[in-house]
Amino acid sequence: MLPVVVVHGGAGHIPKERSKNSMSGVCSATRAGYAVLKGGGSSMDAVVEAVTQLENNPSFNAGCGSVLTVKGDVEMDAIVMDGKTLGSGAVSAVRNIANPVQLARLVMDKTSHACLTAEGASQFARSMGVPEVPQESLITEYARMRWKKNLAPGANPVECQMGKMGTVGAVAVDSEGNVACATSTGGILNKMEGRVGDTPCIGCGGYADNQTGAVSTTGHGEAIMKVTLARLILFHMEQGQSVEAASDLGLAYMKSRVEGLGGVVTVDPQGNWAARFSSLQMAWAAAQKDTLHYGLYCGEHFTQSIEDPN
Ligand SMILES: COC(=O)C[C@H](N)C(=O)O
Repeated sequence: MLPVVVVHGGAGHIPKERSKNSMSGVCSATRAGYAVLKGGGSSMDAVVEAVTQLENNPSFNAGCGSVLTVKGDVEMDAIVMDGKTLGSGAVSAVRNIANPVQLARLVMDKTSHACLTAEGASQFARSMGVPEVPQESLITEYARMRWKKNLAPGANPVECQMGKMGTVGAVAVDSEGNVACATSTGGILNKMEGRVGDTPCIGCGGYADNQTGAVSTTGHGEAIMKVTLARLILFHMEQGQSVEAASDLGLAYMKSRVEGLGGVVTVDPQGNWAARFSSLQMAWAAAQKDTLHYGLYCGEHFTQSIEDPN
């Protein structure tokens, strides 16, 4: 059953013309994460590699391709967590870096803190030699178009909150049975400056514990925070639920209790995994036993050999 990696490219509604890129993006990030695991890398190395690839891919709302704040800027959130030690690192509202997930890992590895925010996170990045990138290099035409559209009077607030978003995340179990998670996002469209979502909050955007499993979440951040979705799912697993049932229970609770939609990828230390969502779509992929699994709509589950790039 081991190793395994499961990746998501955000819960929401993915327009038809963008769905192909989203699917190929999550599939290649999954392959990259799986290659790390097969090469003897840790689950932490694998999730950071997969999420880095998706941050670099302009089709997703993370790194390059992030949605814009109401002022037209990019402010990003990310988290990593290591199930062996319960060590975690996060950054929130960070600007001008290409790979927030790598900075989150540096927070975990090089500081005694769990989360650094805004200018403090940037200062830390500088001190670690992380290159600063111009904001323009993180902004796509598509992100700017949607920003403008959503500033217009009468813009659909649903699209604003839970629309075509593509937060990214991954969970993995390595051959030693260690679990890890990573999640990265530009947040929600036209958010207030300084808004911090669920992603960098431990137990919300992700959680990993070798005694239970690991979860990475996506969806409406304010709803996810109200129910601490990642930790809620692991609680259900502690109560004996399977990865799939626990994921569905957490998502159903968030929907009924706070009308929140979202999606998750979940693993347990034995290598059981699930990709579940209450939104219309979520691009996801998983790799296990040299097989690639993937899907986009509810109930979809395609498989192919991991070797086959098509
Ligand atoms: C699909 O959208 C997201 O996942 C956004 C992210 N959870 C946030 O609220 O910051």
